[in-house]
Amino acid sequence: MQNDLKIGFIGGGNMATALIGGLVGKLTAAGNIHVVDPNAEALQKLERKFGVAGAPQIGDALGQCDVIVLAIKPQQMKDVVRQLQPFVSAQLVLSIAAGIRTADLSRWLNGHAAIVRAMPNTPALIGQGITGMVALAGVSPAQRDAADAIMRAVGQTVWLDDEALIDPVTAVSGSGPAYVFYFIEAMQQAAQEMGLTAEQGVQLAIATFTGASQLAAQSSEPVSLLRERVTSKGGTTYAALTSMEASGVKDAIVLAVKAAAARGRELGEEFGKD
Ligand SMILES: NC(=O)C1=CN([C@@H]2O[C@H](COP(=O)(O)OP(=O)(O)OC[C@H]3O[C@@H](n4cnc5c(N)ncnc54)[C@H](O)[C@@H]3O)[C@@H](O)[C@H]2O)C=CC1
Ligand SMILES: O=C(O)[C@@H]1CCC=N1
Repeated sequence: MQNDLKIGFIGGGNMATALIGGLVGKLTAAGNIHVVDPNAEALQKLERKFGVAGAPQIGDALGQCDVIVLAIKPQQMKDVVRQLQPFVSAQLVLSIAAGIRTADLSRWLNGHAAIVRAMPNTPALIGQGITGMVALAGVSPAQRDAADAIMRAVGQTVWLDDEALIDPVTAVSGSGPAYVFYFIEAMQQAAQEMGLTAEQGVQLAIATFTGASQLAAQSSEPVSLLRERVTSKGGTTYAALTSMEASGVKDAIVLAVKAAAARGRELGEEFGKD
């Protein structure tokens, strides 16, 4: 379903590329997308791949947009958003940065109230992302729909009532693909240490993640029950899970995810000042 939504991106890196890939030709035409990035190579790549227009710096084109997506690093947010401020009037500002709070964005934009904060993840690159989102009260229903449509172009969306929950979302699904890749790497290492080739190890591990995830997604039963069905008493899975419990793997994962959420809050404190 295509419409003529005009979307500006500030930052044309990994996440912007994933989003633009999902949007072009589906939600809006390439000609309606404008990307600002000082990195000429990043801009050229986007221009070549998707036919979108770009500029090295913030300018009038952003004033014409319905939505401005902030896809830069949290560290750059304050300076860039302050440069953006003169070009913002009625647009929806949609930030995907980890940590940065809507109250700080609003202050840097002289009290602008149409702000959505979102946390996507990199499976967005293949249309399999999931995004947690929260809107300030000043976001109109049409703007909320636009934000939802943009993020749904690359996967599922989950709306939150409380902005404090965005840091836990960041920790679970924003950073989560890295934990999955880490687990795949560990399984590949074990496979190789036991005589399989690297290729066989990664093929087995990836297919197992894909199959198990799909099974969990399609099943109406709790994940714990699916786990129990694999685990014959006194069998091989039991040996592995007993070893994991003895090593504190689950506790370590819970701690790690909480560390990511804490870092999100810290980023907000660190780069949300002034
Ligand atoms: N990579 C990930 O898995 C996820 C990242 N995010 C958030 O998305 C944001 C962007 O992350 P990535 O795309 O991974 O980073 P990235 O480093 O790939 O992209 C950032 C882009 O911003 C550009 N840039 C630097 N200064 C700029 C300026 N003054 N004006 C405009 N553009 C400028 C850089 O040249 C670069 O192309 C971050 O805030 C991150 O927290 C959110 C969810 C997942
Ligand atoms: O690591 C980060 O800070 C970003 C946010 C979520 C995924 N990558």
